[in-house]
Amino acid sequence: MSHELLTSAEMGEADRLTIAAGPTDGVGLMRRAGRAVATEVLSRYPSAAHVHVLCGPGNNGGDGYVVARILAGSGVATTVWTSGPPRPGSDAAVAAAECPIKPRPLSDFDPGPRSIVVDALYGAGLSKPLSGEAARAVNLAAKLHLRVVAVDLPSGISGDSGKVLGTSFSADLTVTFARKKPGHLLLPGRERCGEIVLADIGIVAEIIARLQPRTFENGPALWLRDLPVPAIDAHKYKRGHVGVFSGGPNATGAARLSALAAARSGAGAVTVLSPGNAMQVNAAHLTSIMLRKADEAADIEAFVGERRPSAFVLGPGFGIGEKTRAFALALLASGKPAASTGIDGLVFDADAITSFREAPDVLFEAARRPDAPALVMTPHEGEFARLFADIADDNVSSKLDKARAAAARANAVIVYKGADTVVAAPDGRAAINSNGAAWLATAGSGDVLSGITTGLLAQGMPAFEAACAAVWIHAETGRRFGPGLIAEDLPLAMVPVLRELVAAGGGRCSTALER
Ligand SMILES: NC(=O)C1=CN([C@@H]2O[C@H](COP(=O)(O)OP(=O)(O)OC[C@H]3O[C@@H](n4cnc5c(N)ncnc54)[C@H](O)[C@@H]3O)[C@@H](O)[C@H]2O)[C@@H](O)CC1
Ligand SMILES: [K+]
Repeated sequence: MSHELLTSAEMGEADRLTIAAGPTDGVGLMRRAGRAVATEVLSRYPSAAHVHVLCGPGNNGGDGYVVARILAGSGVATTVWTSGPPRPGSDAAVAAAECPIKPRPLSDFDPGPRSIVVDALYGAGLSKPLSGEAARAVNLAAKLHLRVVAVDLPSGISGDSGKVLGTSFSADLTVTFARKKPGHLLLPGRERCGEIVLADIGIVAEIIARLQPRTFENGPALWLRDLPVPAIDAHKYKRGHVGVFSGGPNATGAARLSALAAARSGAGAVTVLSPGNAMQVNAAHLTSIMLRKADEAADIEAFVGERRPSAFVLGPGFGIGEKTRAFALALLASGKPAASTGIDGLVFDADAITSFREAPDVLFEAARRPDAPALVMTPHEGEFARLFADIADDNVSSKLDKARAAAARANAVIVYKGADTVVAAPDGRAAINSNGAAWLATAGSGDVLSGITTGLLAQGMPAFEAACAAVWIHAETGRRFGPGLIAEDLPLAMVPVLRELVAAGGGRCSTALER
């Protein structure tokens, strides 16, 4: 499984464990890393006039000396520019000694047009903002529009957070080793990496497993086995029943988008719960989706008792205020006390999140009660800041850190949306999504995401996996659809994506859901 992401500290530990296990030593790993980069350079730029290898003082620079040695040995005109010699006795010093090219000082860096830059200044060990001669090299490469191949990470990008420290190279290609790092997927790092190639340098899966990584690149490998498929004896209520709350007569569309998405994601039955004054509007637009009046929290209780729904979505188009808070708290109090009636999962989005901006602790306390249903919240950046103001304001933490902290505080799976959506669970697991596309930035797209998540929850998929699957399916659908996408397209356009996932081995039968 290569969907794990490693922090700099975990990567260092993987390195240490691999060397300890033998027979490869540190220089051996470095030679493999450098060879992987050189192979990419040679295959992609066979007619490069000149390659400039920029080597820093640490092991990233060590990889660079290996690249330069192999390129020169292959007949490529190669210059090495260094920001400082490697520490004597280090692996990088060995690699530098093996390189036949005499390095020139980086302060003299003077590349010609159409040459290639191999950026081996700083990688996992980046410890301060790029400045001086390194920043000058970044500017020169950008000004001359040079192709840049980054070793491990573009120098200036933090592998743990994806943040730019000072300035950074914008690479066309980044070759990294063993596993990707969070900074390859979090913005702005992802944009600066260009294409990412993952090279095997002999750090085996057993070593990675010993680290028990808690961060993943979102993809089917993470949740396919849990994706619900109907059992042979399925009937509609066995496939999960979703309740979707509608807003008033002028704000019903969002709930219908969620409802349709929940149905398409496999829930056997979906009911829109509508204020009395919006019943006619909703009735005029619903066919297979059921409709029921819900004006007060007591109506929820009656619905749960009579119809045994398994999951609800509250928020899309619902409005902000006291009624939203009352409904949210009533839903959080509707979990299963034992094996009796009660709901399994909740998704709070949009107005359900914003309604608690003045009193987030009330929400968190209700979500922390032992009987509370599993809760997924799907804030975009603005909504996140309303509920978790102090976490959002922390300029040092990464988006990954923030989503994790929020999930722990709220006892909820947090889907922190954006172009680099992070899904975090209260137990510390987190996934970064990387298959999104800007086509998804369209009104109602988030309502569809909430609906897919709720549909999967209703079929018994665990909350973290359901949220990850929904985010990935939603993004994949938008990416494939491309130009012209509007939210109404998404529920139907996701069908081919779902078909492929089921054909690829998804997952768990929803028979267990007999209610
Ligand atoms: N850990 C592993 O498993 C492997 C690591 N390898 C390479 O080793 C790299 C990590 O090596 P290091 O830990 O030595 O770290 P780096 O080589 O990234 O940088 C560390 C050195 O750079 C200096 N430095 C950091 N940021 C600076 C800045 N902004 N301005 C000036 N100086 C700065 C530090 O003081 C230190 O001397 C990886 O990125 C990868 O390229 C590979 O050789 C293969 C195996
Ligand atoms: K680098």
